[in-house]
Formats: sequence, C-alpha cells, structure tokens
Amino acid sequence: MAATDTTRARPPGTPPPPERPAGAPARPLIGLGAAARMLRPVRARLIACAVLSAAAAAAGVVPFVAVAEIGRTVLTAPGAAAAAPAVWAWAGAGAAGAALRLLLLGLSTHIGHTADAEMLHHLRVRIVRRLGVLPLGWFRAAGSGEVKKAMTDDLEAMHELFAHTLGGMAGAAAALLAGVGYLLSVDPRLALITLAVPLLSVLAYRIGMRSSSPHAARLLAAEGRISAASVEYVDGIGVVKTFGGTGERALGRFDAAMREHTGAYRAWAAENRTTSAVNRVLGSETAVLGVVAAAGLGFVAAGRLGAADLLPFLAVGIGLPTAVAPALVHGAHGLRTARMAAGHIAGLLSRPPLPEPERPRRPRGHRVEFDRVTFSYDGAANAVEDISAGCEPGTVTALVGPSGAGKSTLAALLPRFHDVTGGAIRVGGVDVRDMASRELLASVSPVFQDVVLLRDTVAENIRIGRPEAGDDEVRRAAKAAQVHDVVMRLPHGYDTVLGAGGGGLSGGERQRLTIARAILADAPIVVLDEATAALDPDSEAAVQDALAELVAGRTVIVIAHRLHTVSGAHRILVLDQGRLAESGTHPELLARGGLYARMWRAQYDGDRA
Ligand SMILES: Nc1ncnc2c1ncn2[C@@H]1O[C@H](COP(=O)(O)OP(=O)(O)OP(=O)(O)O)[C@@H](O)[C@H]1O
Repeated sequence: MAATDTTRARPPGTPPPPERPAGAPARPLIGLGAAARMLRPVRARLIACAVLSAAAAAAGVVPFVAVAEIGRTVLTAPGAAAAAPAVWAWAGAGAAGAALRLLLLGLSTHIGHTADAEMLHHLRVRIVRRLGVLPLGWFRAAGSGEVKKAMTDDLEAMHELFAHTLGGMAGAAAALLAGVGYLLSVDPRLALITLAVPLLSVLAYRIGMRSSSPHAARLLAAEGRISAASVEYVDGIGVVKTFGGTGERALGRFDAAMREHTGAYRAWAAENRTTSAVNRVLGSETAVLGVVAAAGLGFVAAGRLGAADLLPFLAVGIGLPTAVAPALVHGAHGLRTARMAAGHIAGLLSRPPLPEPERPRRPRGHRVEFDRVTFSYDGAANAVEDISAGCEPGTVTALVGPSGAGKSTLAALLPRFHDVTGGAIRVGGVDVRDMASRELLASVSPVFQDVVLLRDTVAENIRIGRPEAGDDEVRRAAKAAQVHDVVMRLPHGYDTVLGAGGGGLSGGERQRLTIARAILADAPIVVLDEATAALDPDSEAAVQDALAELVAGRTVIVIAHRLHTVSGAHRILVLDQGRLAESGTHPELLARGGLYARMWRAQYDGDRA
C-alpha cells in the first residue's frame, strides 16, 4: 500500500543518516512559531497541500478496505445473489477511492509545488534584498560562504520540506489513522496486535540509535574532515603544483580522512547491525503477516473471530506499517533538517543592515578628512586607532606601513565597508554616515588588488563602472587605462566573454581592466590598493600609466606596498600597529630617519639584492 506518492523514502528498514548528536557543532534550530511566521506568505497553500495529501492517502486506503469487505461479504452471505449488491457497492467505492486518491494527490502535488516555487522565490528575493543593504565588509569576511550555503543547501532543504516532506507526512498519518480506524471497527484486539509489531520495530530503532550516538558523532566529524580536506586539496593544488609539488600531503590528509570515515562507518554499522536487523524483521510484511495469521487463526479457532474477519487484517493491516513508517521516520528527519536550514536563513535575514541616514546630506566638494578615526573588528583590539589626516582634491595620499598596520582597514572605512567605531570620516565636510550610500558609492571608486571580473563580456566588465555608458565611452576608458590594444587582440574584441577569473588575461591586464572600470565610473575620489604581485617591467609601466590617467584631478588614496611607486605622493601616511606613526613627503620622511626611512632602506636594499 502506498501512503502517498509525494514521499521520497529510502527502502524499508534503511536507517536515516545519523542525527547530529549532543556535542557535535549544531546549527540554529528555528522555533515552530518563527517557522510559521517565515512561511506566512504560503501558509494557506501549505495547509491545503497537507490536507489534500491526507485526504488522498485516506482515499487510497478505500480500495484495500473494498477488497477486504468484498471478501467478507462473499464469505458470509447466504448466496451469490444476496452478496451481489454489496459486492458492487464496494467495488464502486474501491474504484471511486482510487480515482479520488489520484485526483487529490495531483491537486496536492500541484499546490505543494506552487507553494514551494513561490516560497523559494520569496526567500531568494528577501536574501538578495538583505544582501543589498548589508555592509560590504561583511561580504569580505565570512559572508560569501554564508550566502552560498543559504542560497543552495538551505533552500534545497526547504524545497524538500515544501514539495515532499509535509505532504508525505500528512499522507502517512492520515493513511495510518484511516487504516487503524477501519481495523479497530472490525476487531479491536487483533487491530492492537497488528499495530504492536511495527511499534516494537520503531521502539527497537529508537533504542538502537540512542546507543550508537558516539559512533554517529565520530561519523559526522569524519564527514566534516572529508569536506575540509577536499576543499583544501582543490583550493591548494594550484599553488602546490606551481612549486613543483604533487599535492601528496593534501592528498594524504584527504586519504586519512577517508580512512577515518570508513572506520567510523564500519563501527557505526556494526553497532547498528542488530538494531537494523530487528528493525527490518519487525518492520517487514512477513513479520506482521506471521503475527496476524497466528493470532487471528487462534481467535478463529477459539470462536472469538469469524474466519471472514481475518481478511481486513490481511488486506489492510499487513501493508500499512511498511507503507507509512518510512514516510514518518524520514519525514521527522527532513523536518529537523528544514528547521535548521530555516534557522540559518532567518539568521542571515536578521543581520543588521548598514544604517542609512533619514535625511541624507550632500557633500560640498571632495576633500576627504579622517578625524580621530578608530575601528575595531572584534570590539576588543583596535585595527586602526585615533587617525587624523586630510586628503585634498587633486592630490595623492599614500598609506604605507608594515603588514597588519591597518592600511586596508582605514581605506575600507571610507566607502563604508564598515562603520568607524570612533571618530568620523568626512567627504566634502559631511560625515559619510550622513550621506546616502548610493551617493557615497558614486563618489568613491575602490580599485582593489583582488581583481574581480564577472563571467561576462569585456565591455560589460568595464561598464560595471557606469552601466548606462555607451560603447564609445567604454572604449575611451579602455584606451585611457592602456588596455584597448589587449582587448582588440582577443578573439571577439570587446564582446569576448571572460571566465570568472578573467581567463585569457594576464595579471597586469586584468588590473588595467579594473582601472578602466574606475575611469569610466568617473568618481571624484579613488581608493587604490596597489598590487603586491610583481609585474613584468612592461606591465608595470602600463599599469602605472593607466593609474596616472585615473588619478588626474581626483582625491586619491593609495595603499602602497612598494614604496618607490608612491615616492612622488603629495603626502605619505605611515601606519604602525593601527596608529599614525609619521606623515610627510618622501624627502621629509627620509630626512626624519624614522620607520619610513627604515622601510625604504630595507626595500631598496632588498630590491638590489
Ligand atoms: N575581517 C577582519 N576581521 C578581523 N580582523 C581583521 C580583519 N581584517 C583585518 N583584520 C586585522 O586588522 C589589522 C589590520 O589589518 P589590515 O589588513 O588593515 O592591515 P594592512 O596594513 O592592510 O596589512 P597588509 O599590508 O598585510 O594588507 C590586522 O591585525 C588584521 O589581522
């Protein structure tokens, strides 16, 4: 007997994957009230889907009841003529039940899938809208992994719930109630005996699963290590091979994780062997048949049950447990997974957005002023502290300092990747937090060294700077950034589609493409993170020419790693451990003989070595 067709159950007797035991890293499990609020847009349809699925499953029991009742009628009626009307009536009822089941199941599946599509669309839109208002710094930290997980794994778990699990569980419960109700009406004693067998099977399963939790924990941990080792191997193999390695160490870790997993799986399976066997035996039709036949024939022999009354237990009772048990067991597991996924999505949706001013102010000019700027990532240590400096339009201000000094952090605070925790950053006399974020981002063009190119044409990659720009403007920007000739050598020129990593272009060329983007954007303030990777002299010269074009007439803040590239800057801010150690022009700082002079000597000697 099939409880419902919307259930994707495993073969009977197969235990579901281990549940996350106590102590293993847990994901937030959303409360039922919060889950109901999240599902509000499709709540009515989900209820309709579950009700229809339940009705379909109940109707699906009718043909089995009809077969049993026809048998009882034929065996107990005085003659064929007397039995005929009841036989025809039950045959009709059976056929009607089968047809109704088909109709209701079709309707339930349709409504379930529409609700599924609408809910997933609704959640995707909410996630994307929330991403649009989250601080950009969040994406740079842990965000991308979290977004990927929410958009793929979590939504997939929710899809399983809407499209399959809810309907499946409602159907299984209804089939169970309808079947048990019918059997109780025939003979309560034998009905309870029939039910006792699968109930014992579930009990044995629960007891067995509880005792195996240490192995389940080991198995889950081993699965985690396999994932981590595969990601590490895939991410690192390029670097390892570049240095002539074969990735054997990473492969070794992957191999060890696999072996640990196999060992844990064996131990888990051995622990569950008996439970699983008991579960399979007690949950099988044969076990139910054996018990029902023995008990039923005993009742018949003792004169407590008519022989014909055995038929309902054979027709309905035997198939019932195996039809509904997997749907209920796996449904409970699916429900838990979906609640975890919903909890994760709810966490993402409740992340605080970047605050927008109620009455945005417009800057007067494009002077940038850092006023006692302090910022901490974790609320404990300050990544930058008490930094004050002014950057005039038409000048270049360089940020230099040892690794970890706070250069990138200070630069990222200007376009509000994060908000300062102390002091203020002003553009044209207006605190950046009082500017509309659209206006701020239109005023500041960040050019970071981690070049991000989209899987799109060269022209569209440049046009990100100003989506409404015409083809001529795109070409002019590319020419100014010294990348036009490179583009013309590509197979389809500006229509060549680039890979996600900008495949086909060298590091210097990719950088010039992003400079073209910034030139096209024409923002009056440019924040530039100079590339750390050494380019060949031709590329370096071309990038420097492109930059010269970009910085002309703008307020430019450049993070410099190689000091000779900023020796001509109007002002150099030297950061050390988050603080402003010294500032001045290149000759002034050299004459001062401080940190900058030491760094210059170290780098100059290093370059010559
Ligand atoms: N997302 C982050 N979360 C927590 N701490 C961070 C984060 N980014 C940077 N830091 C810390 O803030 C401090 C300043 O880092 P920052 O990247 O700004 O320095 P930097 O001078 O740009 O270094 P580099 O030259 O190596 O890029 C460092 O101690 C760093 O570890």
